[in-house]
Amino acid sequence: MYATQGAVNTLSDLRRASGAFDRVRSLVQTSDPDPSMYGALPPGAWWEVANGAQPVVEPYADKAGDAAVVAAKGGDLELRNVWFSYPLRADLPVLSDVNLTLRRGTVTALVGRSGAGKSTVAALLSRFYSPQRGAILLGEAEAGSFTRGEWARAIAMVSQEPVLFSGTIADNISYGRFGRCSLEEIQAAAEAANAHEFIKRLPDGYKTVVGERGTLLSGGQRQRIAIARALLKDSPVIILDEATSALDAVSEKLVQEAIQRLVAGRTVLVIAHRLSTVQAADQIVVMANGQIAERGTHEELLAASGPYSELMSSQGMMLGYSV
Ligand SMILES: Nc1ncnc2c1ncn2[C@@H]1O[C@H](COP(=O)(O)OP(=O)(O)OP(=O)(O)O)[C@@H](O)[C@H]1O
Repeated sequence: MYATQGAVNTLSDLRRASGAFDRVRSLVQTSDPDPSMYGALPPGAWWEVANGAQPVVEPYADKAGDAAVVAAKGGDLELRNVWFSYPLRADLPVLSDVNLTLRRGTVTALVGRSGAGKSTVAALLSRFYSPQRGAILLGEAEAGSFTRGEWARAIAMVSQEPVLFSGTIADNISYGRFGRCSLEEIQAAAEAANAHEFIKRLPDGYKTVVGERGTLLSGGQRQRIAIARALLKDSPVIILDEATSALDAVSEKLVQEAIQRLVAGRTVLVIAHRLSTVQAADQIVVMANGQIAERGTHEELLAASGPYSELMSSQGMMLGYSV
C-alpha cells in the first residue's frame, strides 16, 4: 500500500491521545483553519478523518521532498517567542511567550501540571496549529517555508494511546512511511520495537488484521506497533507522549527498550511522566500556566528547589522501574 502521511498519522494519534474529539472538531469547524491541519490529506478528507473514518490512503507523501528532513538533521527545532490561543477560545492565552529549543540529537523532557500547555507545544511543533505570534524554526528556517508533506516527513509523533486502523499489522507499521517498503524492513522495525515476538505468534503473523482501533492488541502491544511505525518512518524528530497508565512490568520494560532504540540519535521532545525518563533527559523544561517556568538538568533543577522540585514532591513521577 502507499504510505499515508505522517501528518494523518499524528493527527489521529493526537486526537486519541488527548481523548478530545471535540477539540478536533472545534479545530475543524473554525472558519480560519491553519492549512497545516489538512496535512497532506486530499481536500475534504479532513472532516472524515476527524470523525473517525479510516485514513485516506493517497500517495501524496511520495511527492514531498526531504528539505525538512535535511534541516532537522542539521539543526535545532525551536519555538521562538510563541504566543498561542485556540481558535474557539481566542480570549484565553494558552502559551505566552514560549521559547523552547530542541537541540539536534538530544532529548528534551517537558513536564508540568495538567493544563500547563505541554500537549499544545506538541501540537504546534506538529503544525496542527500556527502560533498567533512568534515563530517555529527548523534549522533557523521558518516552519512555513516547508510544505506540509515535507514537515510530516521530518517529525513523527508517538502518542500514549496510538491509533491503529483496521488493516493488517504490516499495513499499520508501514503507515507513515514515505515510499513503499518491503516486508523485511517492516519486520526489522518490529524487531527493534520489541514487537516481532508477539506478531509472529498471531494467527496470520504480519498479515493478521487488527480489529477496529486495534482492539485485538493490548495497550503495550499497540504502543510497540506505534514505535515500529515511527522507527520505519525514520524521522529525525520524535514527539513522544509518554504513557501515564501503568503497563505490567514485562510490557513496560519492552516498551521502554523500544523507546530507547527509537530516540537514539534523534531530536526528541517527550511529554514525560516518569522519573527515569526525566532524569535521563539532556534538558528538562518545566511548564506552568502556558509559560516556561524553569529549565535545566535533573540535578540542577533539584538543587534550585524551584517549580521542578515542587512538582516532583507534590505530583510525583511514576517510580518503580528503571530504563
Ligand atoms: N482545542 C482546544 N480548545 C480550547 N482550549 C484548549 C484546547 N486544547 C487544550 N486547551 C486548553 O489549553 C490549556 C493547555 O492544555 P494542554 O492540553 O496543552 O495541557 P497539558 O499540559 O498537555 O495537560 P495534560 O497533562 O492534562 O495533557 C488548557 O487550559 C486546556 O483546557
